[in-house]
Amino acid sequence: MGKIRLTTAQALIKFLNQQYIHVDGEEFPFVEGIFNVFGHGNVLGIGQALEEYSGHLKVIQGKNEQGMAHAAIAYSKQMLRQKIYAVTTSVGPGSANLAAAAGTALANNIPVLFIPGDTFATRQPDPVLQQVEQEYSLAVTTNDALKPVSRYWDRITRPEQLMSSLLRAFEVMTDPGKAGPATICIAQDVEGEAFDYDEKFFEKRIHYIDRKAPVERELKGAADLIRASKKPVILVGGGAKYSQARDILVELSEKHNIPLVETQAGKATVESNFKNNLGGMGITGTLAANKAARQADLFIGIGTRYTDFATSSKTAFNFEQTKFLNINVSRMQAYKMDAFQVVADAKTTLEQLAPLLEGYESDFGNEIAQLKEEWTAERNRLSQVTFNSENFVPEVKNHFSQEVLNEYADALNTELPQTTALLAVNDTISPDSVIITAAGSLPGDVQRIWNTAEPNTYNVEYGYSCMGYEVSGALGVKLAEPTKEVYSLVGDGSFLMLHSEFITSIQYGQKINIVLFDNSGFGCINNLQMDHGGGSYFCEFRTHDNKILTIDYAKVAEGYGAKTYRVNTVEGLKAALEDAKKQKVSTLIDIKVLPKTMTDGYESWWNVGVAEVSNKESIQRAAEFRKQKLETAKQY
Ligand SMILES: Cc1ncc(C[n+]2csc(CCOP(=O)(O)OP(=O)(O)O)c2C)c(N)n1
Ligand SMILES: O=C1C[C@@H](O)[C@H](O)[C@@H](O)C1=O
Ligand SMILES: [Mg+2]
Repeated sequence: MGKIRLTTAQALIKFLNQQYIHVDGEEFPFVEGIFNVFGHGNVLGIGQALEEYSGHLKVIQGKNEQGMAHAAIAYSKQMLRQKIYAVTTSVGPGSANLAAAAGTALANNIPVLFIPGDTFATRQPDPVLQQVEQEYSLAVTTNDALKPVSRYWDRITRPEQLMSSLLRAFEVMTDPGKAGPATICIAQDVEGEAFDYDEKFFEKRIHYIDRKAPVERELKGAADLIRASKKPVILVGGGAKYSQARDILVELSEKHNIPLVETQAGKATVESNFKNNLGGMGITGTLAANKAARQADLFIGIGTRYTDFATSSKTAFNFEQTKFLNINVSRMQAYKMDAFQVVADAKTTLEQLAPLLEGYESDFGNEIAQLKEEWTAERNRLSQVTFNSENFVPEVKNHFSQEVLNEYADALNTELPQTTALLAVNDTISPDSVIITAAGSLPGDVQRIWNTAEPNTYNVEYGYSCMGYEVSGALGVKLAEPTKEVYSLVGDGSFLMLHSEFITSIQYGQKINIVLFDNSGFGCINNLQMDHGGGSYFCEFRTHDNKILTIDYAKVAEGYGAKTYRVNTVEGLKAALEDAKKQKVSTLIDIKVLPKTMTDGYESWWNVGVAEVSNKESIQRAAEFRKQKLETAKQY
């Protein structure tokens, strides 16, 4: 057999160039490119290999490891997990910076390849710069911290180990039931070490994503359950989106009059204006979806993990009457809620179920249309909220006095409520634009009131809800959707935490639009503490002398070379959005919004830890309320 002498890093890059994916009859390269931040842990190995031969890989210099990893995750998510970017980092702090992003990929089941450098395999120069030392083991390095947040993890200390490790990593990343981050840590000396690799290892390799079909028992069981139910409700999860099940979902929903409700990951599988789509369900759900779920006698979870946000901490259903049917490629997920399990691809299963449901119709009658109409009216109200300085009642009530609200209006020089601003954005940008968000109050708002006009225009990461994904991830979405406008909807807190790849977007001419909602604080956490009887404690951004902190974010972005806008009215916002569409360079719209004007309520509940001991009566009441609420919740 032919041999080829390469360094470990060169072998890695050669291999990445030869991995293809086969989905629904189409075949294309799986690895689109590689993000890098070079340091001594990777520049002389992987850096050298890329400089000599990068093949078809697009090589992009990141600015922060977490940021560039978020960009890679958002890319993969937007490509419906059919294409990835790899991410190479240096050793020590460079790889430690990957941890939050790896958690993001894992919680959201997003395939991505992380390649952090590792300390010396020979240990000759130990401890090297950036090496941590444990007395109990010399084998522990910073990279061990990535184990709990990786779907597959390995350390390469000999060049030949790379071969079996890469095969495992690609098997994991291309399996829809297991997809997640694969982390291959390569000792920095080994990256440069030579080995005579079998040439065969570098031949074109195709990874097949075949749609797993349900077995007859599963199909029959599912059909029997649906036929026996009067009020079935379908929860559209991320798995339905990745399986591209839109058409069959619409067909079944229409034919059998079954309402659709959505998780964050599932939203924009089916467009919002589909007549039976009642929108987001759960803690940040719509009243329509939450009311439908409560009536369900059969709940059909398609590609969902049933997180607390989707199920209102397992209080969203009437557990006395609701049965569950889960369709999921992951057996682990299919087992949840003691459901009848169909462990198979969503689209294939629904297509095969269709003929078995002929003649069936739910008892919902006209009720779905009524629920949708009521919610549309509510959404309309939220688009027209206006502030006044005398008796303004914000969406989040009884937290701030009129005096404090006026203080914000003065300090931020705005009277703009968040819902009014958000819906003005929804109305103004073109319908095929993609939005991205992750943390703070905006994900809740968009799950409730953002109308998705087209499938796959909603890239919201709410599995890990990792601050920082919003802006850096927008670069990844743009790489996936080069012809579309991409809008990052981000709070001031998230923007401050991480926006490193905004600069990378400008550097590489990948235009993104940052729509920054500045309410000068960690608004949603402030709501959370005050909703549970606490005071306003360290969640507002206030100075040492208790003044509201004001930041000119437009000026910050100007410094990076972005086109910027300062906005404090709806008219100003619409004008800025129109002008931003014409720009070639990345833009930032700095919108000053009033606190407490995000959406709230709609018959949902969140089980969060509340102090059971406090001198405050309001906290004692919150703890008591939680106890009562838990009586109605499913225990597991
Ligand atoms: C990396 C990370 N750290 C902390 C949190 C907890 N957290 C969630 S939202 C939030 C505040 C967000 O503030 P901002 O972005 O301004 O949004 P707002 O709620 O004000 O709309 C915090 C600290 C998180 N989700 N992610
Ligand atoms: O703790 C949190 C509260 C949620 O409201 C928020 O959206 C999320 O980002 C979070 O981490
Ligand atoms: Mg904020």
